[in-house]
This record gives sequence, structure tokens and C-alpha cells, in this order.
Amino acid sequence: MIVVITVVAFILLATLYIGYQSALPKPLPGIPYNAAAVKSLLGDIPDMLAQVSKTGDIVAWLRDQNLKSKSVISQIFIRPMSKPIILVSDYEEARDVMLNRIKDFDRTSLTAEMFSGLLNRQQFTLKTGPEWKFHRRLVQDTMTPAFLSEIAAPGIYNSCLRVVELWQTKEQLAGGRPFSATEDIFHAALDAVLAFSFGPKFPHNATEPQKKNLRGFPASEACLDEHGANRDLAVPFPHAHIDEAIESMLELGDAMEQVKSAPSPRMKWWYVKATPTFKRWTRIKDACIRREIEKAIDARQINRNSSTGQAWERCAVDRIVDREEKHAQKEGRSPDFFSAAVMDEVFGFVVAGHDTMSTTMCWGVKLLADHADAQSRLRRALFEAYSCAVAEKRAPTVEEIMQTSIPLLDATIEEILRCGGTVPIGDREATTDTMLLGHRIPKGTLVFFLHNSHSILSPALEVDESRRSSRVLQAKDRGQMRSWNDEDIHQFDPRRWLVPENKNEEGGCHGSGLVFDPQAGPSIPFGLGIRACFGRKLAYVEIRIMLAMMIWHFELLKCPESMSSYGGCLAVVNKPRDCFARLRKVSL
Ligand code: HEM
Repeated sequence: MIVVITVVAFILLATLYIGYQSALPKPLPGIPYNAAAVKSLLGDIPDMLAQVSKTGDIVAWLRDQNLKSKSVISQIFIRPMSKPIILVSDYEEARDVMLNRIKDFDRTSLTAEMFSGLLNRQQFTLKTGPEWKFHRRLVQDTMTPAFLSEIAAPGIYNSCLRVVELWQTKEQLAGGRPFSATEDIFHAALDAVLAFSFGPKFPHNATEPQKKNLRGFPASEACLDEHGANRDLAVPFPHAHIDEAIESMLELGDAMEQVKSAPSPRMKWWYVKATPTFKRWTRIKDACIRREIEKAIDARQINRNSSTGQAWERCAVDRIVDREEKHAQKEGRSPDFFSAAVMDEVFGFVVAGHDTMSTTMCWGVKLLADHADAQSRLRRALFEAYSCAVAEKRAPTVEEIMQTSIPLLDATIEEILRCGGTVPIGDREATTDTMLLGHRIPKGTLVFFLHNSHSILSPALEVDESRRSSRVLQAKDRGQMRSWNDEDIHQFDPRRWLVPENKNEEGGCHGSGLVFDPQAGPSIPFGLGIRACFGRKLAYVEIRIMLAMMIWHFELLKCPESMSSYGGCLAVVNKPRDCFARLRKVSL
């Protein structure tokens, strides 16, 4: 009997031991890692959580891993019993993989899992293939230059006018005190993307209720006290409720917060989706999108029956409906205007367009407030370029903003995108056993390219050149590798994007001596290659209009140190933890 018990206990212990050993993190040979991590089932999780609980900044922790190992490539273990995640902080390799190695690397299944409860069938979460191509074709007409300048830009401009009016009131009421700018910028970006998606007749917007809400706000509550002692205290402006149709879209987007740190995002979504609140917001959001699609179907029908021959599309949904009908005709099937593909692509515009844009603008407000020289130079360039508007003491029109070349405006946009780091990670998954920087990468391994790290925002880490891909080496031989000066790579300086006119003869503003060069140095704000950001052109239109209008109307003054940290918080995008504005009206 004792022998049997001993044997059973031994087998049990051995099984446990083997199970434990096989569950420990398994590093890929030759790629640096944290030695302590491979001795624990939790891998790097305790170390990551310890730092994130202190700084709240997971992106900084990721960046530190390559710095610690002094290597452009390292591996981390933050998903128990899974393959390691590879971190790469090198612009040239990231560029090569994203642009050229589309057969070896694709969008990750982790991204699909993270977004599965929100955008299950949207291009962002699909693997490259026939379904993804179908989605791209469905929305392809929404990013044409004509659509962007004639339809999208005026809607965005109107949203900017509203937030300018809101801030004019807040500037008066605040009397020189700072106030939180995050929500106003989020609302403005949301209104802009709603106008783009649903057109000028969409009945709701998020900024108008905030404007109305300030009517009863007593100036005495906000202004400086007798001795100016409250000069640095943020004014607690009230928040107004927004219509539940748009609130539903915000609330659903916020559900990502609950999922982002879950060990199994799919399981977490299963739970979140079962909650009555989530179900209610989904019902409201779906009903809203359906209504807008129905309006587009009606408008298309009316146009078909009329003989004016004029373009009838007023928004992205109109264009998607039109495209779906054309596809259906070509494929000999009935159109399905309410398919999961259409519904998710429309909602995807709102989610992708609103969070990324507002976060970028928040970084922009902070960076310009902290760099008064760069801000003044930009304002001077705007005044010079829109001299008629100055003479007539009015704001530039949307046409003036869209049609006037201002190299420094382009440069400032690019520098905000570089320094802000709205999307700090480029995700890819190896679709086959392959090599990266001379290391074997098995199929299914996740690779995170750190966009706001070495070679883009801090000096490049040394790399054994013989390990680089042949394409990168050829580019080096041809003198085509890009780099910033190590001395000032970490500084916010839009002028780094300006080059002498004769260096780049195409485009640019002749006569100024300097032109904007989008290839001046490394930066990957929108990703690259076939899976790069679909909304990139829209984003440039929107940032251009928002930035020009903001700098035209307001001086962004420096806020107190306690409100000026550059820590980020990563959910769908990397938002600044603090974004405050202290405004002074610009007089023309
Ligand atoms: C400043 C604003 C924006 C930034 C920084 C940004 C950044 C990005 C990045 C980094 C990616 C991943 C690219 C890659 O993996 O190579 C992406 C994908 C995407 N973005 Fe944006 N984005 C912005 C605005 C927008 C807007 C306004 C829209 C649409 C309304 C949009 C729609 C998308 C879509 C649909 C994808 C997925 C593309 C695919 O996987 O095929 N984005 N974006």
C-alpha cells in the first residue's frame, strides 16, 4: 500500500513539476530578456505592474526593456503560457517589415481579440485577405481628395467653430486660470467624425450642450481671487449631458478600458457584452447607425429618380451605401446595407476617428503650450499666409485653410505626431517561421514595433549591421537611411521638417526659402504599408483645420507643472494623463 501511495505521489509530483516547467516562459534563443522573468509563471507581469502602478505608463515600461538590454530587439513575457512578445525599437527594421514583408507579418490576433467585442468585423481587426479587401473596397470612396475637401473639411470646420466659441466663453470666465481641455477636444473630434460619417444633417453634436451649459456659470466662481492666489487652480467647468445616441458610442469605446489588461480579452468581452449596460448602449448605437444608413438609402433613391445629375453624397455613409449597391450589382446579389461589415465599418470610423484625433490634438495643445516660441512662429506663419483674413479681422475660411500652403503648419503637424505618440505600438504577427534582425521568429509570434522610441524620439540603439535585412542594408549603401540628430532628437522642434527649397522641388511654398519635407527623418505615426492607417488623409485634414483655428484664436499659455506631465495612459490609443489649457485671446 505504502509503495502504491509513494508511486502515485511521485507521479503526481513529477506531473506537477513537468507541468510547471512547461508553463514557464520559453525565451527565443539569442534575443535578450529579463532573466528573472523566465523563472516565474507570471513572467514579466510583476515587474511591469510594479512600474505601471508607479508611473501609470505601460509604454514607458516597454521602451525601457530594450534600453535595459541595450538592444534594438528584446523579448517579454506578459501573456502566461504563451509565446514571448518581441519588442523592436528601430525605425529602419519597422519600416522594412511594414512596407515589404507583408507575406511574413500581418495584423496580430491579439488586436482582433482586444477589439472583438467592439469591432468584430472591421478592417482593423481582420487578417489581410479577401474579407479585409472587401472591407477596404466598401469604404474606399471616403478618402478621395474631392470628398475630403468638399464634404469632410466643411463639416470638420464647423465643429472647430463650435469649440472655438466654447473656448472663447471659457477664456472669459476663467480669467487666466487653467481648465481641463481633454473633454472639449474629445467632443470636438467626435463632432468632426460624426459630421464626416453622417453628414451635416446629423441631429446631435457633443459641443453645443457644453456651450449652452455655460450660460448660467457665474464668472465670479472662475475668476482670480483678490490676491490671485487661485491663479493656478483649474476652473471646474460643468459638464453637460450629451444625447444618448452619441453617448452610446463613447461608452462602448470606453469598454476597451475594462478589457485592455485582462489576461484573456476574449473571455473579458464575453462577460462585458453580457452586462445589461453594454447591451443597452449597443442597441442605441446600432439603432442610430441604422437610421443614418436608411437616410442614405432614401437619398440615393431620390437622386436616382431626379434628373439633376448632381452628386448626392453628403457623408461617408452615403458613399458606403453607394459602393455596396455597386458591389451587389457586379456580383449579381441583393445589396446588404445592414451587414456586419457595413455596420462595423461605420462604427469603426467613429471609434478610430474620434479617439486618435482627439488624443493627437491633446498632445498638440500640451506641446505648443510648453513651447511658446514654436507656437508664436506658427501663429506668425498663419497671419502671413491668411493676410486677407487678418486685414478683414476674421478667421480664415475652410477653403483658405485647405488651399494655402504653409510649410510650418505641415511641419508642426508632423512634429506633434512624432512627439505625441498617439499610437505608440505597431503590431504585427509572424504568419510563417521567419527571421528578424538575424533571429529566428516562429510563426504566431507577436512583434511590437515601438514607434516613439529609439531612432524616432531618442538616439538609436547600436545594432549589428550584419543582422539587418538585405533591403535595409541596400538602402544604407544608397545613402537612403534616415536619422535625426542625436543632440536634439528628443526635443519638440517643428523646424526639423523644413528643408531648403531646392532640396525638394516638388510641392512646398516657393519663395519662403524652406519647404516641408515629410521624409526629413524617421517617424511612423500612421504605420506603413498595406495595413497602414486607412484614415490618414482625413486625419491630416482634421488636424490642419483644428490646429490652424486653435492657434489663430488663442494663445496657449503654459500651465502649472502639476498639470503638465507627459505621462501617457494606453487604452485604444496613448492619451496624455493631463491636458489642461490656459488661454489668452489673440487679437488681430
Ligand atoms: C491622428 C490620427 C490617427 C492616427 C495617429 C492613426 C494611427 C493609426 C495607426 C498607427 C494604425 C495602424 C497602422 C499599421 O498597423 O501599420 C491605424 C490603422 C487604422 N486607422 Fe488610423 N489613425 C488616425 C486617424 C484615423 C482616422 C481619422 C480614421 C478613420 C476615420 C482611421 C482609421 C483607421 C483604420 C480603419 C485602420 C486599420 C487599417 C487596417 O488595418 O487595414 N484612423 N491608424
